[in-house]
Amino acid sequence: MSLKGFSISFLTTLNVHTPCQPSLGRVVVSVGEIILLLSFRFYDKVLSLHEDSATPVSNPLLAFTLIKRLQSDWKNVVHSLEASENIRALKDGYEKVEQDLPAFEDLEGAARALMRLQDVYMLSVKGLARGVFQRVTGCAVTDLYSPRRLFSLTGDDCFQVGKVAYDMGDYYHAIPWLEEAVSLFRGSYGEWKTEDEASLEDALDHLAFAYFQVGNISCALSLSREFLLYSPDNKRMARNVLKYEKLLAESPNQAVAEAVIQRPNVPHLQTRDTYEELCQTLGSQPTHYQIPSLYCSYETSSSPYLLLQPVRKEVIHLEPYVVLYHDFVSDTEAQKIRGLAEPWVIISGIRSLMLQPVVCFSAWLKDTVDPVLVTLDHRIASLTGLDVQPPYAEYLQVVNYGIGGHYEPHFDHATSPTSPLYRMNSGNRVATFMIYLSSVEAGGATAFIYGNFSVPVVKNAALFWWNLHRSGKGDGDTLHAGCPVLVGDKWVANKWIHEYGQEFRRPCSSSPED
Ligand SMILES: O=C(O)CCC(=O)C(=O)O
Ligand SMILES: [Fe+2]
Repeated sequence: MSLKGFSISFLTTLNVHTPCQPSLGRVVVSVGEIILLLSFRFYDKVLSLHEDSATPVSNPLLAFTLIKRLQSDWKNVVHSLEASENIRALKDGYEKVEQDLPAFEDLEGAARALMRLQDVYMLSVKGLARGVFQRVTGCAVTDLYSPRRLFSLTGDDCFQVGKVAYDMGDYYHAIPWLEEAVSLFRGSYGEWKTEDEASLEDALDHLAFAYFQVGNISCALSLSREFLLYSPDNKRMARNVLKYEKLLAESPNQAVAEAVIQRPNVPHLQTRDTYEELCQTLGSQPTHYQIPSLYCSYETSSSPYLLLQPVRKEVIHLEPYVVLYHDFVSDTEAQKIRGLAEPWVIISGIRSLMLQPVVCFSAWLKDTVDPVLVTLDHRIASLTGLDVQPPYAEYLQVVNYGIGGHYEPHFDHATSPTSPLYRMNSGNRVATFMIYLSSVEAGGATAFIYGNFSVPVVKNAALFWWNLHRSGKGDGDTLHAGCPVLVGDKWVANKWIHEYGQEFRRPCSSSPED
């Protein structure tokens, strides 16, 4: 369980990290553009030297110039000063932006985000490598998302993901990714790419050792033998082969033993299975038809604002009481709020302008920042009947999750008397009003673990629930989580309303269940 960091001493627009988990972010190609611009003219020249070289030429002048281009022009360009200058420019350009480029930890974080998606949505690694998002349960294969353009991974891409897991001793994830790397490298053997860091031999080496570590000696042996076909002089691998042969001779049962590899349990979550199941169902539980008390209505209440512009209210769940207000904000308002929060991306842990959020980030927006925030407060107050003026409510917190970004099961209210949430001197967080400021192409639902339901992201809608019983006691059934974003960019805004100021608006009761 985790609570958001909150400090009352900063009653101004402030910015804290949420315990939401690293995401893949969105990489913008400006680095490549800088480098390309530098050598664009030269690149054009080299390209033109190859023009028409594969097509038959009938014009004798063209034939002559083609032969000349290929025989002498090209050679002269390769050995020219211009070529060395361009190589230098390429290197200089790289060095200029090098410190802003993703670091190895970013690559590790991105690989772990991929593995999280693989686990939570039961995605097949083979499918991911081909660019498709398929859930595999037994023999059943379900498409979770169909990308418009297939984007497949290379052997080197898969190797890098597998290697991150391998280096952590996580063979559960390392093996399928390295298997995929081996298979892709086998398919393209001999086509060495400059940008690749690994080769078929590297992948075989790591995969063999991973199999050895999980007790699958026969796989370790056959992969090591394959490695020796490509690098027969490798003494270490030759010794491994002898070791594996000896092990198998000593206990032949190992040859058939199918090792069951446990998924690493870090961080251990008792609720993990329910959480993941709720994320997979994407909130499609057919409860409305089964329970008549769950209904849709137009909320007009007594407020003039709502009389003029009723809000569609959908009761999602009764215990805990969770409602969804459809079209709570307009597209323009949602965009405006995201825009107000966006500049904080740079200060909230982003190392580079080239990268959009590497971590999920949050920004606190004080009402004075823009009139739209005041309008929003009035609307929340009209709908909930609660006082949302500071210190009875916190500033609006805007959170952005990139791909793979999620927020593990937690309570929004304080569960310890020493929680920093009490520093506002306005009691605990009695209610949460959470607005979905974007749509998400796949994943990203809000899952209520003990409630056993999840709410898919509905753009512009707002989710409301009580965190405390009327007695002031925390409602344990409100344990909730933000599921990992599979495809898309998720934005939510939280308004946390506190106990004080609501005494006449939500009278207390001594009954523990109210
Ligand atoms: O993103 C979500 O769906 C949940 C977010 C949340 O629970 C929070 O920000 O406290
Ligand atoms: Fe929350």
